[in-house]
Amino acid sequence: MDYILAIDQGTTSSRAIVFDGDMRVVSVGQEEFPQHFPHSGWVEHDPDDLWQTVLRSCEEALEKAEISAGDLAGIGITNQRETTLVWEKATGRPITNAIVWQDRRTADRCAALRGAGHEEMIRARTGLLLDPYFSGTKLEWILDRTEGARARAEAGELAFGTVDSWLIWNLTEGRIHATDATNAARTMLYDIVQGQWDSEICALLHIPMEMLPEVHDCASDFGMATVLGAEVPVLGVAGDQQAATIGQACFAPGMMKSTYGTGCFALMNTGSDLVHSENKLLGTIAYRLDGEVTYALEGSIFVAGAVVQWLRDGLGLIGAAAETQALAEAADPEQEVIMVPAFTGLGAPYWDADCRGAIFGLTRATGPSELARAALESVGFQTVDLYRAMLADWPGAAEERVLRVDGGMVMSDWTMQFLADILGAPVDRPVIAETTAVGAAWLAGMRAGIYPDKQGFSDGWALDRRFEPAMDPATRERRYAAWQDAVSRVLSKN
Ligand SMILES: Nc1ncnc2c1ncn2[C@@H]1O[C@H](COP(=O)(O)OP(=O)(O)O)[C@@H](O)[C@H]1O
Ligand SMILES: O=P(O)(O)OC[C@H](O)CO
Repeated sequence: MDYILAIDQGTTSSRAIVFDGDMRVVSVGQEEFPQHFPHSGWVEHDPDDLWQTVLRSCEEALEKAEISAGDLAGIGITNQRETTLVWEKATGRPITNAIVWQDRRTADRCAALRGAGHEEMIRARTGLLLDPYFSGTKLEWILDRTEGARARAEAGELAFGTVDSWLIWNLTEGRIHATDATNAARTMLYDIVQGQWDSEICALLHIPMEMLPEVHDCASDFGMATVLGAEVPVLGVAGDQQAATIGQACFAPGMMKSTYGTGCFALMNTGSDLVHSENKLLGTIAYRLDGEVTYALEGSIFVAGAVVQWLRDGLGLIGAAAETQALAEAADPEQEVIMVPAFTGLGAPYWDADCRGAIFGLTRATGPSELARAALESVGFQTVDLYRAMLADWPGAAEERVLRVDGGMVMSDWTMQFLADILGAPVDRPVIAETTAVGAAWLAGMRAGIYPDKQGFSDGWALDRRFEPAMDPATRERRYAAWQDAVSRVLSKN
């Protein structure tokens, strides 16, 4: 009974990982699912795909581990955040596809709400900007466009949830409608200071509060999963970036992590302070344990590893992501090519949905090596944008900081060294790269009483390699100024 099953339901695939009593990975089940793009800027998932791929991944992981559900002490769930679902309470049937976090269809609605002067109130209560990224206007859109939906929601017939809620509902066969504080914090409907659904914001968006899930601590009793062959309690839930923050043991104020997958999400623990960013970062809940909220500042970059995918699939410059390392090493040091990968606009701290990418500094001598180096460097420069915004927002972070990194891209030593150089701060890569799943597993295992407490877990965090900054400060400032100049040329407000 001392295994934990972590479910990681991401944007492109679902994964399930079995951890043993020492928090080591025993087995992994994984399945991708289709993305639906019904119109330009729209992104949808079929809710059944999300659930079925999770269920099959769980079965695969258990089979590979040669254990059964009866050997599990608990389940931890972590998930793509903000993605919005509505289903019938009576049948569990979704009334429409899930609207994914990347979906921009409510951009006009957000602009109108901003124009009507609602942004300040929303920022003060939710920590978020008025942006289509979050669930609130997506849910309003579903209720507006699905016949009879609002009346049915008012009658208590429909349930709203982010992906964690949808999975809990299905794991418990419709008995439990719940979420955790980190996922609630991404809906734009939850007051993260008062710790409750906000009736004024719900009224503004015409969202009946009957359809909202109950909000729990991240480590809590979320109900009994009954679909895996034995009863297993769901004991931990956190949004994926918060789970990575936990998995990186960023438990002290000022500690920060950055996850480099398709995009990049940086979170800094700000303790019991909700920091209202002056620099267009988000204020959010890092985790809630024993009723106590720890806040974070968050910066989201839309294109990180995706720029490497573009070199491979768009330009055909490389056959595999790892080839960028040798190319970057071979690049001409005299050439300063800068790539701004604003393929879908820029996220924090610019929030410019309309600008597009550009490459600067091309000469006749520019070739694949210089382009590959510029692509990898763009990830470092964007991180500096977030890092400097965080330091400016939170004076508590003024002393020297270390950045803990994870995600597929941190396998690139060259990128991590450049990141340290351009940040002017050490970059720490942990031994266990599965930090998101580890975070979810730890929440559940701690609640089950088989994993150590926060301090013990922190002590177990192990360093694979530290990258120390080696660039001289004058070069760093000159190169960062060149990046800022390049960004200023692509911004649509120019
Ligand atoms: N050695 C490498 N060098 C540079 N980029 C890499 C390397 N290995 C993987 N990547 C990039 O990392 C990303 C995959 O990371 P992952 O954490 O699996 O992403 P996600 O969870 O968003 O799918 C891809 O975009 C890929 O291009
Ligand atoms: O599923 P990921 O890893 O792309 O993460 C998505 C984020 O949670 C969106 O906010």
